[in-house]
Amino acid sequence: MGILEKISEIEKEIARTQKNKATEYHLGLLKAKLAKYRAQLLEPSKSSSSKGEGFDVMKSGDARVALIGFPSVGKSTFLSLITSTASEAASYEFTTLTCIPGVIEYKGANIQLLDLPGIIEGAAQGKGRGRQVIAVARTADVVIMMLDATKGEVQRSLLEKELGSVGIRLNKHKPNIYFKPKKGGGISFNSTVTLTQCSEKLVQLILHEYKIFNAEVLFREDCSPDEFIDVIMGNRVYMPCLYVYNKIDQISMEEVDRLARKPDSVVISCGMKLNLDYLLEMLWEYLALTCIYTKKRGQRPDFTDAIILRKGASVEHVPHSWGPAEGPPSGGMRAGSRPLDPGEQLGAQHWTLASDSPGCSEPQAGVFGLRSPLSG
Ligand SMILES: Nc1nc2c(ncn2[C@@H]2O[C@H](COP(=O)(O)OP(=O)(O)OP(=O)(O)O)[C@@H](O)[C@H]2O)c(=O)[nH]1
Ligand SMILES: [K+]
Ligand SMILES: [Mg+2]
Repeated sequence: MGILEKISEIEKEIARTQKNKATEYHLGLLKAKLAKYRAQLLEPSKSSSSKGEGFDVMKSGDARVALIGFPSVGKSTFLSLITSTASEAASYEFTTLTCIPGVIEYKGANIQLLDLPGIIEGAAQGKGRGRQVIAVARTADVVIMMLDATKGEVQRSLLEKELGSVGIRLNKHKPNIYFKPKKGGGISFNSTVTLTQCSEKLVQLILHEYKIFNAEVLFREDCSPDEFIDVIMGNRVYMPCLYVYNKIDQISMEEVDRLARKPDSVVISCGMKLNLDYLLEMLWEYLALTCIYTKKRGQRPDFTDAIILRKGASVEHVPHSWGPAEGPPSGGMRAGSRPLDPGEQLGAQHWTLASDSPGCSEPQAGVFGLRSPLSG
């Protein structure tokens, strides 16, 4: 039996045990066991037993959004409010131990929302269930970083550091540098813009540090040494992120106003259901999904059955029906998306979105959520 199963067995047993003098010791023992298993689960361990347990949730819907944040900022409260899934919320830290999926239905799209355990400083090194949480976050199309508004901006910078240390870059685009290691010929360096942060010399030094002596490098942007290193390393993930300050019912209007004006930020209160609509609007924008409504000749468009396209895709990408055995392209279509039926036209197109939305400015390759390699 895995640790999660043991925890759930004990929780069930506690629930069905009557509280009285006779069961006092038994309950005490169960609670001690529960605490022990929870601690084991949250311990950084290399044992395979707890590795990834409870985190392998299938992708579904048109897009995936991961909720990350410190413990008790209100992630589960938010999931329970905005989807029909209930995720336990409580005032103690690490209430959530696994990945809990819910679905946001919005503008005809199904957006998978993942509630995750809280993460803390040292998460990237495996503290808490940090590694597993970060691994799930990497698979998302957008990250919602939920922050406790009463704690100001401390949480945000700590989490950015954690994610940064494992190569996740939030609200940044891939540096526009062409880099190609070669078999010989030394290092050829060029730039199409004036560089203020890097020079040929520095680029060479950095490359030598990585034992690269032959390569072609072309800066098409005034990038920093860190950004150049990101390109050499190649395994970075560039993700759009919304900073969501929750619990604004607990802070002054002035502070609400200040936080609301920060870039990529939304202020909400799950407790008082404040500003949740606006958060969904922003999320939609950051996901950069576009609805296309179709119609059959001579009929009115069906606004309940949209085809969802990712940013960067266009109408030509909509497949004209698959054969029965064929099915959707791999990694491609998700539940809310579909090919055209015979006789169906892309008639009433209703673009709900400008294509130059904020967040990750790198256009997503392909359609139906086929992801570009860099967002892997
Ligand atoms: N005042 C106030 N309290 C809130 C709000 N949203 C959530 N809470 C409370 O914050 C506490 C933690 O909420 P959870 O939803 O369990 O937080 P979490 O981020 O899922 O926590 P972990 O699963 O432990 O990481 C609960 O007591 C909630 O009732 C809010 O908008 N205002
Ligand atoms: K909690
Ligand atoms: Mg939770």
